[in-house]
Order: sequence, then structure tokens, then C-alpha cells
Amino acid sequence: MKKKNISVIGVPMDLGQMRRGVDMGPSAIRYAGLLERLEAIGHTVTDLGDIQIDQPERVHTADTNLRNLDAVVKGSTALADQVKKVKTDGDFPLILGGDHSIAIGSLAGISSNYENLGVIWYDAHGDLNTGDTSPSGNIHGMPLAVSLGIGHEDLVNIHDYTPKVKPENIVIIGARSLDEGERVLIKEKGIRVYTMHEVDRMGMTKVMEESIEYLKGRTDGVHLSLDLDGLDPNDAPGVGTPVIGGISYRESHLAMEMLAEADILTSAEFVEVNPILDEKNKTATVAVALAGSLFGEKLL
Ligand SMILES: NC(=[NH2+])NCCC[C@H](N)C(=O)O
Ligand SMILES: [Mn+2]
Ligand SMILES: [Mn+2]
Repeated sequence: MKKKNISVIGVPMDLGQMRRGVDMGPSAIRYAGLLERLEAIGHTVTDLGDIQIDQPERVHTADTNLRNLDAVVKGSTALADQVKKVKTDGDFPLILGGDHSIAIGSLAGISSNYENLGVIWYDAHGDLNTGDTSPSGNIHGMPLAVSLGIGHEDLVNIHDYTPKVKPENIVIIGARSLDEGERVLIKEKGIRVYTMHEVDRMGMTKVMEESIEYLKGRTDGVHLSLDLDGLDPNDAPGVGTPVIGGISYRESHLAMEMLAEADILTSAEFVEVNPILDEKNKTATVAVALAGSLFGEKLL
């Protein structure tokens, strides 16, 4: 893989859901040795530090059931600004969450650079809810819908344009928990989804071969949004919304290695690491190991 200039951005965001601790994700991932690991491969790594996130009282904004909407909009905008700067410099943004609501800001900062940005959504969930379909009001269950231009106007219009992604440029991998409204949206928009059924049936090799082939043919850049709850909770226990029966540690390494070989990624994020729910920083350590594979680390 080509050597990259990687800019690391931490986003200590926990307002997109209700379990405290996920704001410490960026520290936990850095502590697990991310920067050293990527430098050892030969990349140039710059740590841009953390985006500042407000810590408001946990109240609903008056006219919406979206929890902490205003603070999420503010944090997402600040992240989008920073990501856009990194893209303008021609560097590779590597964003550390924080809950998955941060993908709203990541994609807002990235997508204006592309005609057809591809997105790989590696996740147990679809994160395709809106205020109307969400069972929880948690914005971390909405970022993919928001990026499609579907959802609250304050979220879809971050950086003054919408949509950020086209449905046909998205591939979801690892899904095993979808709400009714999300199922409807997937069918209506024709979004490509490899659920755990396909991962089991086809094997990760085929899933990744197909996904890479598909995105290569139609996109001019690809963002990886990796929710650690895409992995099985045995391998990644430190997440707020674990779902049993997930992608294994080994399958995940294979997926990352195949992405490295294809060298199609132009940005990436690792989200939902919650050190308080973790076992001795295992999940952050897994995130760093996967990042190693994603950026071309090889044993021999
Ligand atoms: N990024 C995540 N972990 N999302 C979990 C979402 C769970 C559920 N679908 C919801 O909307 O509340
Ligand atoms: Mn998830
Ligand atoms: Mn998610």
C-alpha cells in the first residue's frame, strides 16, 4: 500500500446515546498505541488532538425527540470543519469516536471532495433511523440516514448541503439488528447490505471481494465507518449496544487486510469504543490491531 499522511482526529462525543464513557474512546485508542502502530508501518502520522464537545444537561430540545440535538449539531459541525481541512491538505483523515453520531460530521467534511463517495458501514446496526422511526431518540442510530439527506434538517444541512452520500454507493456489512423503519428504507433505497447471514453463508472473503469490486466500479473515494459493535461482543465487549452473533476478530482482520490490498480507502473512522464497559482496554486494543491491518501491516 502507498505510504500515507494520516491525520488523527479524536471526537469525545457521547451525546448520541445514553451510556456514559464512550467519550473516552479516543484516549483509550491512543493509549492502546495507535500512532506508534501506524508509524511502524511507515506512514506519517499527525495527531490533531480532540474536537471540543459540549457537555450540556441531558434534555430534549423543545420541538424534537432527538436527544441532545443542538450539541450534536455543534460537535458535528466542528468535526466537519476539521475533516475538511485535512482533506484540503490532501491527507487521510482517521477519526476516533465517540459514539456513531460523529459519522454525520465526518461525512459532511469529506463528501464535498467527491462526486461519488463510497461508504462501507461495518456495524451490527443500520443506523438508518429518523426521529420518526427511532425507538430510542438516540442520534447514534441515525447517522447513515442523515448522510442520505433523511432526518432532522439541522443534521442533514451541516456544511450547507445534502445529501452527503447516494444510497447506491453504500455497503453495510455485519448487520444483525435492524428496526422496522430501517428495513423499509433499505428496501426503498436499494441499499446493499451483507447481513450476518451473508457473512456466514458466503464467507468474509467473498463479501469483501464483492464489496470492493462494487465500490471500485462506481465511486471516486471510499470512507470506512467501523462501529466496533459490528464485531462479536466476545471480541469487542466495550461497546454500548452489543448484539450477539457478530463478525469475528479474524474475519475483521481479513476484511481490513483486503481493504489494504485494494487500497481504495480515502478516510476511516473507528467508533463506539466505551472504555468503561470494556475489559482491560480490549476493545480499543482490537481497534488498533484492525487499524494496523487496514493500513497495510504484515507479519512477513
Ligand atoms: N451506532 C450504534 N451503536 N447504533 C445503535 C442503534 C440502536 C437502535 N437501532 C436505535 O436507533 O437506537
Ligand atoms: Mn452499531
Ligand atoms: Mn453504528
